[in-house]
This record gives sequence, C-alpha cells and structure tokens, in this order.
Amino acid sequence: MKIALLGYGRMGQTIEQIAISRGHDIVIKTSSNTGYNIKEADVAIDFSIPNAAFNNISNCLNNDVPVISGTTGWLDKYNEAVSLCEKNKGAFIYASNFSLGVNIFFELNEILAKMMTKLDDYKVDIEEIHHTKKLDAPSGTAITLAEGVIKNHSQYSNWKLDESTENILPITAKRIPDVPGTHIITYKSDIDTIKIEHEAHSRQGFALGAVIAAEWIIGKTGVFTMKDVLNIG
Ligand SMILES: NC(=O)C1=CN([C@@H]2O[C@H](COP(=O)(O)OP(=O)(O)OC[C@H]3O[C@@H](n4cnc5c(N)ncnc54)[C@H](O)[C@@H]3O)[C@@H](O)[C@H]2O)C=CC1
Ligand SMILES: O=C(O)C1=N[C@H](C(=O)O)C[C@H](O)C1
Repeated sequence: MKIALLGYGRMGQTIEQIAISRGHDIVIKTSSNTGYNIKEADVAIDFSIPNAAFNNISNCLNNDVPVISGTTGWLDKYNEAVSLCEKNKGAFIYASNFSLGVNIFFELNEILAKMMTKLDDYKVDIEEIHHTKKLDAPSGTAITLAEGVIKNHSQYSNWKLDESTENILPITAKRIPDVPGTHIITYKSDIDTIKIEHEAHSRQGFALGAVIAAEWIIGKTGVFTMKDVLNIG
C-alpha cells in the first residue's frame, strides 16, 4: 500500500516505522499543505495540527484518496468533513485515539457510566495527562470519554475544562514532560472512590491502530470509526 503521511512529527515518524515493518511504502511525508500530489497515494494518514487537519482531509476527499485522521482539536469542522466525504463518495475515519487499549477503555467507560447513572452520591471527573508539547486541551480522548459518560449518565449534560457545576462533567488537563497519554475517570462519594485508568507507555499503540485503520479502509466507501475497524463493543 502506498501511504501519504500528512504530518511528519512524533506520530508521523512512529507510523512510518510501523507501516514499513508491515510491508507498506511511504510515498509522501510532509509537514506542509503544499509541494506534493496526493493522488500518488492509495491512502493518507493525517497526524498534523488542529489548524491544518480539515484542509488536509478535504484535499484527500477531493482527490478520491481515502483518509485516516488522528489530529485532535479541529472537530468544529467534523460535520463538514463528513458531508464532503458523503458528497464525493469517499472514505474517511477520524478517531481521537487509535489504540486498541483506549478503544476497549471507551467501551468500559460507557458500561461504567450506565451502572452509575442512578447513584447520585457519586460525582464523576475526568483527568488527562500529556507531554508539554501538546497543543490542545483537553485531549480528544478526554472529550470522547466525556461524551461517553454524558450519553449514558442522566446527571451530566455537558463537559467543561476546569469547571464543575451540577450538570457539568469536569475535565482537568495536566502537562508533564514526556507523558504519551494517560486518562483517568473517577467516581467519588463520601464513602469510597472508583477509578478506571488507561496509561499509554509509548506512541506505538496509536500508530499501529492508525496503520490498521489505513489497511482496513482500502476499497470501502463511507465515514467510519475505530469501532467499525476493530469490531468491538
Ligand atoms: N488519534 C490518536 O490516536 C492520536 C492523536 N494525536 C494527535 O495527532 C496530532 C499530531 O501529534 P504529534 O505527532 O504528537 O504532533 P507533532 O507536533 O509532533 O507533529 C505534527 C506535525 O504536523 C506538522 N504540520 C504543520 N502544518 C501542517 C500541514 N499543513 N500539513 C501537514 N503537517 C503539518 C508540524 O510541522 C509537525 O511536524 C495532534 O493533534 C495529537 O493530538 C497524537 C497521538 C495519538
Ligand atoms: O497529543 C497527543 O500526544 C495525544 N493526543 C490524542 C488526544 O488528544 O487524545 C491521543 C493521545 O492521548 C496522545
């Protein structure tokens, strides 16, 4: 498979190693939105920056190249990307987190929220910890987790960063050098605390998931999620 890497930073470089080890060719690797012909690739993988992701995705969809995006912090334009994909009969996957472990954790989070929904004594909060180079806060993964709680728990209707009121689920974001990504969901009452936690040990899991998604999407048409790729939940 001929892969275009749109964004050649920490993730782009990790994806390159894994893609090559699985027998793929990297035909484009770029940290810019110009100077390449996307049509040379069978599939594109975008791990860039919040301001660039939508343009990168649109360029792929306008040129019939299936696209996987893991960039976070651009989701105000997600629905526009979905419409463009549908209009062009293209193929597109966005995931806030491509690792198998986090996708299992997403499912656990929803099951736990369902179990806790009637238990008013417990208050929920989400904490995410990432390296100091991260541009966005809260993390895309923390937002997906918050949406998973809100969907399944009657007390919460929205989430906010560093703010907690009656129906608002608080997220806190910490930045510590070299942390690849940790997410903790806590249910706390006066009597006890229940916590579930996912800690990434490196970027390998994110990168492997993105390459698996790129392999999976070839020949398909539509807007998909990692749930479709991994067939879990
Ligand atoms: N969904 C997931 O599983 C994961 C998502 N991420 C997200 O992926 C993104 C990238 O993360 P990192 O690689 O750690 O960041 P990074 O900062 O190391 O790499 C981003 C690269 O994009 C480049 N870039 C800037 N403008 C561009 C453009 N117009 N087109 C293409 N590239 C451009 C930058 O120069 C930089 O080299 C972030 O949004 C991060 O939150 C990170 C890890 C896992
Ligand atoms: O920027 C990162 O590094 C990560 N970003 C993603 C996010 O915002 O959730 C996924 C992962 O936690 C690493």
